[in-house]
Amino acid sequence: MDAPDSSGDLLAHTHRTGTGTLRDLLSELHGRLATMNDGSVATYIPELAKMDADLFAITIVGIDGRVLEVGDAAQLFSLQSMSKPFVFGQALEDHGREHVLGKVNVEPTGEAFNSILLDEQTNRPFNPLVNAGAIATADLIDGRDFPERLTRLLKIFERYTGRTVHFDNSMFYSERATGHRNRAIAHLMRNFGMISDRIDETLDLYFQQCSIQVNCRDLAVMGATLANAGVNPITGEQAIRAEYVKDVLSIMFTCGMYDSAGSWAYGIGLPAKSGVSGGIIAVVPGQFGIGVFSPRIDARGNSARGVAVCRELSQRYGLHVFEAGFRGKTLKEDFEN
Ligand SMILES: NC(=O)CC[C@H](N)C(=O)O
Repeated sequence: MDAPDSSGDLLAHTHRTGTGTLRDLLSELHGRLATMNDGSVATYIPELAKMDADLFAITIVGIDGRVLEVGDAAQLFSLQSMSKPFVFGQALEDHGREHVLGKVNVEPTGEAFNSILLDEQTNRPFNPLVNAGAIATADLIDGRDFPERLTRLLKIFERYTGRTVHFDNSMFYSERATGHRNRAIAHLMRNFGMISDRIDETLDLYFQQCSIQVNCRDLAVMGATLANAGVNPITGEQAIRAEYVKDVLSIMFTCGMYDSAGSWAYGIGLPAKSGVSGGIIAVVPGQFGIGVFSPRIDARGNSARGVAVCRELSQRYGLHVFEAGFRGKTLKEDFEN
């Protein structure tokens, strides 16, 4: 899919960094992993299959708003499941923890992203990052009518990216026409009283949030906003109230990578979220947002090169959130040079 460069407005406010070590490291990593062709472009949503499999970008954004990027960082693609944590955050702001947690649990499933399982005791979806939980949180996006709900949904992502966002209509229709499994999940949840009667509207909102167009830089800015107590480091806007940032990061840490969430937390150790379009948003709390885009995904729906990039950066710079014995040069030191 050819997409125009959307970056102009954002870049006007950013200041790029890096002529030194980190840029060299990212270029080397990008060049090396560009030859790794594991995984394949998702085809179960027909529109996704049109993406060029070889696209590849890495962006790091600091909480000071500086941007370092390599590769196809301005290429647009759909947000897919990377939208889910941010909608969960909005649901918390609108309804508070107690209400939201009454509709969706915060337990990792160990199951695939499109798992149809609900918690047998409470009938809640397991967490807000599997499709079931994301549909339940989309249902919680309020508004007087559908257009207002959609406007509020888009506004979430405008605060996090710092620019006007649109959804890709072809992607939306493609998902809507083929999303029988998501439709079945929604009806099952309606049966258990977990979502309201406006099932078709809520599914449309869910398909629309998945169809929002972003680029790799947006992913890193969204991650940096979560790293920065909810304040977008480029615009200075509060995208989410600081008190809910830990809710969002906790579920990203435990559930963000689906059935590889455990090995991700163990080996890479960063809150993160993947999408079937091939993006990954990773957060180094208090420091950086990392965005990677490469559409070849593994059997679990995570970008194969994206996982490899995050693993190398985490190991090289000791980024694991529980790292205690790291003695090397930090990412912050290399970012600043
Ligand atoms: N893992 C994903 O990115 C899945 C999102 C996709 N829109 C779906 O509902 O199937």
